[in-house]
Amino acid sequence: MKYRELSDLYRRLENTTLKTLKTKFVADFLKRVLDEELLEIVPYLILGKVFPDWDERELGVGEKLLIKAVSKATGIPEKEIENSIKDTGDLGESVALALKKKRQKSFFSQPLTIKRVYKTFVKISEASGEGSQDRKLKYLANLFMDAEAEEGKYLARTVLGTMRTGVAEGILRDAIAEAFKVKAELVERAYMLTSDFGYVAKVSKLEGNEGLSKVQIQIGKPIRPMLAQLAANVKEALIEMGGEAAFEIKYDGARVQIHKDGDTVVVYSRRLENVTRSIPEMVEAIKSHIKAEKAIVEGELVAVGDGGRPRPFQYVLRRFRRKYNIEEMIEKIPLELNLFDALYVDGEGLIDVQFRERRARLEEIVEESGKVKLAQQLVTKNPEDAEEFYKRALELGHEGLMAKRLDSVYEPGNRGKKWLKIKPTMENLDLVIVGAEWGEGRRAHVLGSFLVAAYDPEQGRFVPVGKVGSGFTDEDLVEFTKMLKPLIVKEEGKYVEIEPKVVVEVTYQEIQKSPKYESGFALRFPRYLALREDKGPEEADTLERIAQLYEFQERFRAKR
Ligand SMILES: Nc1ncnc2c1ncn2[C@@H]1O[C@H](COP(=O)(O)OP(=O)(O)OP(=O)(O)O)[C@@H](O)[C@H]1O
Repeated sequence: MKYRELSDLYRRLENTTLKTLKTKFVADFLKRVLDEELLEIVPYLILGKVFPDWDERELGVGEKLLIKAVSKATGIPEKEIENSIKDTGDLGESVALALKKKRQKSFFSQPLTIKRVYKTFVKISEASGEGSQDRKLKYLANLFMDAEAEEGKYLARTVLGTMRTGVAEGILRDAIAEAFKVKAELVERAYMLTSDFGYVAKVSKLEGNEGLSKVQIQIGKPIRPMLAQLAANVKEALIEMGGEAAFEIKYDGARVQIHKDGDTVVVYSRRLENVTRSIPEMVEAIKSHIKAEKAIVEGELVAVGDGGRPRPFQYVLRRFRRKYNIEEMIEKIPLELNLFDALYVDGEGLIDVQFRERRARLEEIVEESGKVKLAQQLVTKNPEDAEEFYKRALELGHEGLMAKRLDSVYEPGNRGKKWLKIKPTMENLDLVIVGAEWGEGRRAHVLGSFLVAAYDPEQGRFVPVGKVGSGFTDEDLVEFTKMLKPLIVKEEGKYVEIEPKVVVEVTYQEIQKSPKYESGFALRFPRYLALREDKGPEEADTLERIAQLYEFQERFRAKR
């Protein structure tokens, strides 16, 4: 299949904002993919990716190398391309312009196929060590040499991860259902279990509804995590759970999903990124303290400080980020794993098994040690005992408690009422930066205040709820400016509109009803706390959550 057909699709997607039309375009395209091998690849390319997020492979190509490759392919000096980017404000456009101007077309030039493009991407991802930059450059230049202008535009965007066709997971799900005449719920279910759209598309085409409904959790493919709703207090949680619940400490760390297959251990973060390499000591501990040959378990990874007290979750994220000198980090930021669920043990998928039983299976396979532990649990009907446990958890420096329904099955990707979290009063919000303002005076060259938004999953949009200007250090602002600059969509005077990508944790004094924002809510005195690199924009707090918090706040006020 020609790459041309894919670049046509990208253009058509870009030219419409209508979700139904986008879905139709993607569905029509998927129908035309006859080769099964290709069908496993194209869903990612359509999303503007090369590999799934949980795949460790990455291209490792930055803007500079890409410009070099285009220069090599076209004979146009790098400087000229850089200047063109300044004019167009868009690298993709400038690549297309350069290819249009290309001095000569190679005599042997061949139209690009999707397979060739993909294979080249794989080769690029595999290039490592000495001379790897040169090899990447050569592979890329070869692609651009054979690319038409528009193809070049989308190749560049794919390589840099800046495709903006507005196709997110929901559209892809519906398009797969439409293309292969299968039920969208079943596509969703299979995706929640495997996080692999390529695989799901293939099963949909080859095995239809029946095949989809048989899809099982698999070692090596991360499952979407089950999430919790917020409860006002321990008592309310107990009532919601039907009178009895498993309360567990809510550890303040980073959630991990561990896949163990014999001696191979892979660890995924909450966003299902492969973080195995950053925590080798934990991988070793897991190998020797999880007794099952094959298992998928979940837990919270916590950084421990003096006297075993938990340190803020950012420490764990620092461990995840570190790519070199890892040994030094093992000493500086020791970790502890608190396991709370078992989803698969030795050939048996457990997600349809009740939580009570899953915990029993977990206890069977975990041999506790200094580094690997079971989440502390109290199963009770008694609100006073639960309250006591909650107080103790807070005294020990934990975030609060989780309450889990003993008879509940594991619901991948769902934020339902089977799991509830209990934390002290007003919880912080994780919001997405959608705009900013340049600072004044001394701070004129950095962004100084940020428009933050909640996610509205119904409409797939982000709705502003406040402007955050405090809580940042000077270094934070420099860092944020660097991070947000490439995401600027529009500039109007001091104000810039920003593509919703970056999630920040924000505290505030209260939530007010306000006509100022379309959301109907405004945060009073919002203050920046932390960057939530572990969350994607769609995992930010929702409008519904803000409404719920508002309700709690008002109820609490009424009591006083
Ligand atoms: N014992 C536990 N059982 C389940 N989750 C736990 C436990 N201890 C800590 N956690 C963490 O709490 C989270 C559950 O809360 P929620 O589903 O709201 O996730 P979240 O959106 O990441 O929210 P938060 O920012 O409050 O962690 C889990 O994702 C996990 O990271």
